[in-house]
Amino acid sequence: MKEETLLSINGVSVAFKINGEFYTAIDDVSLELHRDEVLAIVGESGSGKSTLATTVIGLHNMNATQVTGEINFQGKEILELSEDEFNDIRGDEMGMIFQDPLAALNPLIRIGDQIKESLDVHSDMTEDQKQARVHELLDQVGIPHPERVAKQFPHQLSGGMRQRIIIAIAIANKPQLIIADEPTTALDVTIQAQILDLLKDIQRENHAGIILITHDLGVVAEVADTVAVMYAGEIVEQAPVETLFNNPKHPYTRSLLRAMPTIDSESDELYVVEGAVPSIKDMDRNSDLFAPRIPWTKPDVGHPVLKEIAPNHYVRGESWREFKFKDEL
Ligand SMILES: Nc1ncnc2c1ncn2[C@@H]1O[C@H](COP(=O)(O)OP(=O)(O)OP(=O)(O)O)[C@@H](O)[C@H]1O
Repeated sequence: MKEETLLSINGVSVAFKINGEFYTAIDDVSLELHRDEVLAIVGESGSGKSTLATTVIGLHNMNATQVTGEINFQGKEILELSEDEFNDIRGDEMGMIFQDPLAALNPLIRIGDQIKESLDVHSDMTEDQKQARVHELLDQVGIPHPERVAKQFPHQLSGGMRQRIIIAIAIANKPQLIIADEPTTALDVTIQAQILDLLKDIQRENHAGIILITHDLGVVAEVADTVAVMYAGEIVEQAPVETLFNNPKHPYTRSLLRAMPTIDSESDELYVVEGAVPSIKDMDRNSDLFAPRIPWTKPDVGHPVLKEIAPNHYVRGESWREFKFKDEL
């Protein structure tokens, strides 16, 4: 049985103003996230993953961004919140973890004080309680000698340790929703696995929902429950993780999976469909946007729509029914 819905994204579109004109970066995206669920959003660079995350956490520069649609978070329509109301939930009910911990940490402030800042803003604990909570959080994210590390500065820690600090800050107020944007990309493989385990532990403890943004399908296989594959600002396929890996349909999903290195790959060469995600200025939203990357397949006529082809398995368009890789023709 599915857990309670935590976040419901309904028909959300986002456009950015470039030289006075608006261009669509996210087009009519709908997604649901439940408690205890990890929803992975995957796709190449430029597919709109970060834009979607930034929209949910309300961090766009609204002078140059148009956001339409609805985002309901625990019963609140968050696109209607004022800046102050959003500041209250960001860092409290919503925690964020970004790719580059060094950029996210202030080099001049001691680790313990940076974690404490989040408690200063969102909790009414006494100084002693905050101090104890900082040590508890450092311990929870697997930092040895919390008292000592709390007094250190970011540059004194390794990349993996700094990412743990970011996670400690993100979870300081026990958020219901954690948004992690490429949280392990900058880390080596062993540390990546530790950080992913840590995120899973934290999730179990708080019954949080996690949106995990990544281009790494290995990471997805490890931790996700549900996967949404994005291309050119749209969801092209969405399914429970087992379905997506065992029965992928959309040519883009199948290309990403083919490009995934496996332990028994015979060659080091990765198969990828040539080309890249077009710039938002070059997207013809009345067409089949992925078709130019697979010119040997008949494209969908007009703009393909997302359809539920089996329970909880959504695929965009019909061209996937005929699609074969070149070496399968
Ligand atoms: N503030 C902005 N102004 C103009 N265009 C933007 C802005 N932010 C993102 N874009 C454009 O929107 C599209 C989606 O970008 P986004 O960063 O969301 O993709 P992504 O899938 O997260 O890629 P990456 O993995 O490289 O972060 C890209 O074409 C990008 O150039």
